[in-house]
Amino acid sequence: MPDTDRDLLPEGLCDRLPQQAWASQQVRRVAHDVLASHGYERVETPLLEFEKSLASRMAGVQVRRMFRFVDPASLRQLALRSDITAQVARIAATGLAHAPRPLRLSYSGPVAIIKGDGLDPARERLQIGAELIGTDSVAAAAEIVEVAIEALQAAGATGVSVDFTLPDLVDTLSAEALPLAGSQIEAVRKMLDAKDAGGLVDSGGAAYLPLLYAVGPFDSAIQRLAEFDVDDVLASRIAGLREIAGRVGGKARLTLDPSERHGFEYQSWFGFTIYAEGLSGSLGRGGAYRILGRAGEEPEPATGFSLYPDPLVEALAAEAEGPKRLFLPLGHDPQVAARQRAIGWATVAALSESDDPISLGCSHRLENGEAIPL
Ligand SMILES: N[C@@H](Cc1c[nH]c[nH+]1)C(=O)O
Repeated sequence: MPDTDRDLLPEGLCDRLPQQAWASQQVRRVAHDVLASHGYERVETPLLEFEKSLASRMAGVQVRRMFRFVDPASLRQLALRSDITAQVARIAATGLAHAPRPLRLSYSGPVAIIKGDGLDPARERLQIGAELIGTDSVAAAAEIVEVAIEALQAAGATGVSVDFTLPDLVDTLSAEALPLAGSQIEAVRKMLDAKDAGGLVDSGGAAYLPLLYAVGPFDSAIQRLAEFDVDDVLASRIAGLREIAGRVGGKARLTLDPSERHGFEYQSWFGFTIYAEGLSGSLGRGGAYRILGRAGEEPEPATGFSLYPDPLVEALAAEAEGPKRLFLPLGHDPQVAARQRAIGWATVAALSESDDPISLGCSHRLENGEAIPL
């Protein structure tokens, strides 16, 4: 049989050629500089690990999105990481269980999912994030949102906006104030997520209808949510969100969509999605969650965010120039060349007389110890 797919990559996977790889490295570097400057120490985690440890660290993690297979060595089920947060949570609960809290950790790397998301067919994405472990207070949430905005802006995003949500809203309301039968909860969540008023009524969630209108610019939407919250079940959440918004309001445009759940698998009282002007889709999300420890141990509160900056990488690759390249002719002085590299040039040394500086992407040529424009 002819080997027709030898040169193909599976759907949703791609290479990054030099310009894109440079842009990706650039985004990663500046984002990590911001995270490190706020005290988030970097950790590195394996590409794959036991499915169980990825799936059971937080309640709500979906394994059906992960690539899973049996490890020929241990004969145990492995999974490719789809979200580094779960791995960082494992580290916090094991190797760094005794490290002082709050513990600030950061990470980045590719993550993979079986199926792309909505219109985005990518099955591998770059994830960059930070987790603040030991607390899910309003102060922690505000810090996390601020650092997420700063990291994105440093990486080149402009017109950043943050959409707040309350991921456990339906659970909280249905527990007492607006009771739902166990079987109705999922349907009501779905209808709220789809913003389907008719479906919401049909699924027994008519009392939840006002939530569909507590959406939009933060100040007016939170006001509507507060008016809806007659029993004050959401009072502490609303006060918390107002405080966070007060802290980050000057740095980004803020909106509220209290019942938005897209992509929120395990976040609890607070969540947010982050966008930037001119880039399609969201660039990341974050929120408060709980890390499950060993049996019998209390879960540990945490707050964090993950950026998915691929659209930003693409924009940077298209717009920005990579490092300037200086051509070194045959017989150049190696010490002069080293000095040029030390002041920021990327040098391209001729290997033969036929090497052409322009076709090798050089803008300058080294002559008599100086970089001369071509
Ligand atoms: N890892 C989550 C976002 C998050 C980080 N920390 C808390 N939430 C995601 O990618 O959806």
